[in-house]
Amino acid sequence: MDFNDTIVALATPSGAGAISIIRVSGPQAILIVSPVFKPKGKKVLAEQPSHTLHLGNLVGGHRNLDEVLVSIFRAPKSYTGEETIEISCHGSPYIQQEILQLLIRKGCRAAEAGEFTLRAFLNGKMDLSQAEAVADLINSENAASHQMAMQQMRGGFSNEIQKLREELLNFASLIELELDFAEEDVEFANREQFQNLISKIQTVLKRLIDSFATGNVLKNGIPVAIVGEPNVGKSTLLNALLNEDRAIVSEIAGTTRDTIEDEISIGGVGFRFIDTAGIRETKDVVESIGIKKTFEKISQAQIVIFLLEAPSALRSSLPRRQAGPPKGEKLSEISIEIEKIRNRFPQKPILIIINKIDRLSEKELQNLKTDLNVSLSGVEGSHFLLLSAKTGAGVEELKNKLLEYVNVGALRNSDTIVTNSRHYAALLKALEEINKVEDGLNANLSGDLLAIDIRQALLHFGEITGEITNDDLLGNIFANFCIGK
Ligand SMILES: Nc1nc2c(c(=O)[nH]1)N(C=O)[C@@H](CNc1ccc(C(=O)N[C@@H](CCC(=O)O)C(=O)O)cc1)CN2
Ligand SMILES: Nc1nc2c(ncn2[C@@H]2O[C@H](COP(=O)(O)OP(=O)(O)OP(=O)(O)O)[C@@H](O)[C@H]2O)c(=O)[nH]1
Ligand SMILES: [Mg+2]
Repeated sequence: MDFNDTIVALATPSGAGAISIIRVSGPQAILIVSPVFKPKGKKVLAEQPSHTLHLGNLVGGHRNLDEVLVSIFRAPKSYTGEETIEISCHGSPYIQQEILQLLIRKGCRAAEAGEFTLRAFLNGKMDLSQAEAVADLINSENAASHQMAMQQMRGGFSNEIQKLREELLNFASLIELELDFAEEDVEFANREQFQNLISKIQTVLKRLIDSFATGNVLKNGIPVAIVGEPNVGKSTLLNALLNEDRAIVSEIAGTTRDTIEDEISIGGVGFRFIDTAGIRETKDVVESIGIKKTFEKISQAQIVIFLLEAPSALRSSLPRRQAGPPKGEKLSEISIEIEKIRNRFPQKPILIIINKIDRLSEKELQNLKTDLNVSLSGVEGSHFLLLSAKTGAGVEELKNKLLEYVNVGALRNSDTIVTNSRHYAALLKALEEINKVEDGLNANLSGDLLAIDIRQALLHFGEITGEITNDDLLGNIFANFCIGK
């Protein structure tokens, strides 16, 4: 990639639309566009001040291509930090292509994916983590991922890392100064103050590292597997949650063979629901592959919805008991089922749902509730809900329950949340080095040895913000952007 080139790309999606924006950036941007742009009146585009908007015609050869609006941004005051021209044309794919080709004939090069933002980074308009946040922002589909990306794009995370980096750098310099005075045995860096700084950095790093667990699921959507025996209504529940006929529903047991997934936002948080093949003994090859996949999906899920259906739950799983609390030694069949799943997937939150309550009379429903309270009171951490996937009764309660599982509290305050696995890896490495520095301090290591680990920690901080980088890493990050960004 040559950064002296002037690049051009469609900034809006390709295809027809009301308006499309074509962006041109680079040293020749104004000089290339000005001759093909005929503004209304006598003005010349190349003489217009930055951040102004001009109506006129775009002319290729002797052909008038379109009536357009052109904005001008003068370096370094633009998104990329370079001379930039934006052309708002009519959103016809034909016009878009004609203008792109005209500009390429006049000396522009078609931009590569992420090249505008890469240039913004290289020109110091943003640091690497802010540039990465731009991509996250474009991909954000709910309030949570949007908020995290905005916070990172505004530099919240960068500032935090930058502050630690500066303080650490300060001490590194003092310690390295001691090396120059080795014979005199002086200490410029107060060891007690240094220990305090190290503790502070450890605390911040641990908080950031811990936040990744939340950040990662919030960014990618929380996977929720819907499992249970055939025909209990798993696909009906998926459809009810998504509010659309996504999965095939039928009275035939074994309808769902392959898993079906879709995402919705609940309270600003993305949940990815996974409808699975009903679990049962079967000789059907396809069905048994589906069931195997069900277990895979359970292990990948963050939350498991275990679905049962009301009448059989009433009849077989919950034999009517005499009044009074259970004897304790014998849990109902439901609890045994739940225990089986829980043993197989310990630590996975399991939400037990009794479906098809619309089939019950008011009296049966009351009895069921009492029975569940009694029989599940012994099952640790079990939550259950009654609903009808068919009528939608109880589906809102289910959504609220799911939100309770997510630590949304982490989002409410303005604490930085790490969402990027590259940052997470760098933070882990930085903490490792900081811990080494602490060990060294405790062992009264000399300044020159301490300095080695401090420099190493600084390196990992620099990786996050992009002070330390290489072409491979940059290529990797920006190649995942869309063209025109
Ligand atoms: N038409 C258009 N809309 C857009 C963008 C764009 O590039 N073009 N953006 C692209 O992602 C976002 C806005 N981001 C931008 C960021 C900085 C500057 C800019 O001109 N910055 C100058 C001047 C700042 C000032 O006037 O104070 C600078 O930073 O020096 C423009 C857009 C979203 N909407
Ligand atoms: N009355 C009633 N019927 C329901 C309810 N939910 C689902 N059903 C019916 O139960 C049958 C099975 O529903 P599905 O959603 O296909 O069940 P499934 O669990 O996905 O079944 P498999 O894919 O075969 O494992 C269908 O006839 C549904 O209409 C409900 O809340 N009330
Ligand atoms: Mg199904």
